[in-house]
Amino acid sequence: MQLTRHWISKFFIKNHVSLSIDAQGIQIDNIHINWLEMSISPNINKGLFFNSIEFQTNKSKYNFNWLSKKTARSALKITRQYWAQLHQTRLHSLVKKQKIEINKSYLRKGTWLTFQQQALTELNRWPLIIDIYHFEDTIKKSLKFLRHISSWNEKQLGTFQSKYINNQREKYRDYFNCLESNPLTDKQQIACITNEQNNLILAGAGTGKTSTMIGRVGYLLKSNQATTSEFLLLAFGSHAAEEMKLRVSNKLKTNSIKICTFHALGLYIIKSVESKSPNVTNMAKNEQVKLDWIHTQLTKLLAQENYKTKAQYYFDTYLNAHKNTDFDSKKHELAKLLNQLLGLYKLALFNVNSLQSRLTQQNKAQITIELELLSPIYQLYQQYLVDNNEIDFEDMIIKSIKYIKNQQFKSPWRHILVDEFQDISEPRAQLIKALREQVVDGTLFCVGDDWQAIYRFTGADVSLTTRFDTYFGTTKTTSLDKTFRFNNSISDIATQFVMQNPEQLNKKMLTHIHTKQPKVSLYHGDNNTRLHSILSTINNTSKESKSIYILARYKYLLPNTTTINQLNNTYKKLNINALTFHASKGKEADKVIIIGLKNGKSGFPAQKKISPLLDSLLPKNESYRYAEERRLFYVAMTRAKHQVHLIFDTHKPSIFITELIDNNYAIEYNEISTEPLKEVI
Ligand SMILES: Nc1ncnc2c1ncn2[C@@H]1O[C@H](COP(=O)(O)OP(=O)(O)OP(=O)(O)O)[C@@H](O)[C@H]1O
Repeated sequence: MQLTRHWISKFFIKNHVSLSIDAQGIQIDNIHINWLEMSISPNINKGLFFNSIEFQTNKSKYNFNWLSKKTARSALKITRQYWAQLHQTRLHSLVKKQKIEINKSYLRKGTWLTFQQQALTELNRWPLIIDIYHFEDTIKKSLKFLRHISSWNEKQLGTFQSKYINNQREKYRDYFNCLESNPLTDKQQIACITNEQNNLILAGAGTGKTSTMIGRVGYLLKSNQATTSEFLLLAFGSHAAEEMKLRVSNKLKTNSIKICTFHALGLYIIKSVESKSPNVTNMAKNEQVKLDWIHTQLTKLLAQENYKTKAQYYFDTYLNAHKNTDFDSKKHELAKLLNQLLGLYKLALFNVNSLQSRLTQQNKAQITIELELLSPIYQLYQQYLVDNNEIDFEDMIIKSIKYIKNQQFKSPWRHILVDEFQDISEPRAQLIKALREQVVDGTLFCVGDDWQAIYRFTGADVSLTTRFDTYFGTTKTTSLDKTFRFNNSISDIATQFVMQNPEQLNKKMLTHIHTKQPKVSLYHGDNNTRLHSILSTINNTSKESKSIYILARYKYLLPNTTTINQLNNTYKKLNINALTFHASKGKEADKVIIIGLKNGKSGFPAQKKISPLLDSLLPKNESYRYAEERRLFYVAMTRAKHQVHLIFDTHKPSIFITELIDNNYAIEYNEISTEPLKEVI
């Protein structure tokens, strides 16, 4: 077809060329442009008497003007049809790809945003809806689909996702119903199916967070969305990892999923890259070995006049609470502090935030001298590791991050799941983030409870849980609101107690088990006598065997192994274990007896002041008094399935016990009425 300008144009423009059009493209003078070079369909520009047709390539625009209105209209129709013929392949394949993806699995918000962007870009190439009446139906249909996708808002996305989730719940109903003794709750099922890039399950104790995590693995396997080799399940502590392996093996009947601690993961990554296992220093494996080594180095350093003067000044000025203690005791105190500081200092040096920015301006003088005392020990320690070709746990994390970031390690895990996420420290968060980012559609699924964050002293940073999306990006947070472990009495008391701190995230807690009786009982007096009377009562009144945890803030307050064995022999129906509050995390027993609830030094809440250098190297402290100790009490109480027994010191009761009494918590007062008790306190 030949397109010619109106004859009037020859009075205004010199070059009165014509334009030829065919199925391949257009030809103006000796320039040929293929339709495929035109990123946008031909367009019309309307003037008062004449119109022009615009052809646009990536590089330039060609405007063929001086066309009568009628000629322009028919030329536009033909050119657009030719253009559409060649561009429809791309359009249809985009639509096909999006449709497959949308119907295949859970539609992620990130995927939907990408689809919207792609749809808008594609639609912008095509004429408006009113101008495509003469196009083939297949083209019209594809354009309609893209218009639909691009017009969705978040609510519509949510509706679409809910529809998918409901379908999956229906399809895998038997699986979800049989995983636990009761069907998984609606929220648990939703959490299993929801498959955003970042997923956070935030819920209180005993709500089945770990069960949900395992449930999700099983669901993804059952629905063929993943294979066992694509999972990485992370737990804190080898005991928790072993327990998780057992639960996965029992519930999902597979032993081929990678379940490990962060340290084991670090070892695995380094071994994969270096083709041999690194030598992990004994100092990392055994705290006492490290402390002894620090002691030896400290003794050598104290033989140097300069170091000794500084240490003496430090002891006299800052360890004055221990005025009466001798030089050796203070040296021991310093060794313990240096032991705590070493790893944190090393990570702070590695961290993106420079060490200087972490150091507070407060207590600058004390921080300075603590750094001066630490620095030579740190250098000796690093030299020791180099000389002996050994690494520590901090090196394991630092090296692993490096190997992932520089691609020396290629992650095989598309689904990373982390239990007890509230215990995570920044370097570990960096490690899993780097792993997830390596895999194109990798997901992160973390379960945690800010109410159970009790490891700040090891570097755990609860703000990584409370501000999860700031760190990891767009996140779907699901809360589980039904606890299966304990009854409403334990739940109400523990929840009310932990929520006194306004910084804790508010969570609704329903209980599977209901009782009208108070199931948190208070006893005063001597730990030992009370302990026996409680154990004897439980033993005599129980029909079947019962598991009992005796819990305390510090290990030395607990009965030793011999005593526990004796107790187990005496009370035949009971299976008694003694644990610190920290060690009881993640575990459960029928009844819990909490001892050592006294005030003051080595009491509960712990009131020990920490060094300002240590404080600055740890994640930011909370302003609420005893925030972490309060959460520890929550953790201890919520280990119980049926009943909590609290034994407190009458002379120096823990301020937490005073609080329970003063605020009329619905607890059971044994052998004592409230009034005399209040007098005692
Ligand atoms: N849907 C369910 N039906 C019945 N029991 C369940 C259900 N979900 C979880 N449980 C049980 O509830 C108990 C607590 O579950 P789980 O250990 O997964 O909780 P959690 O939230 O991880 O607890 P914590 O935070 O205290 O470690 C377990 O005994 C588990 O088997």
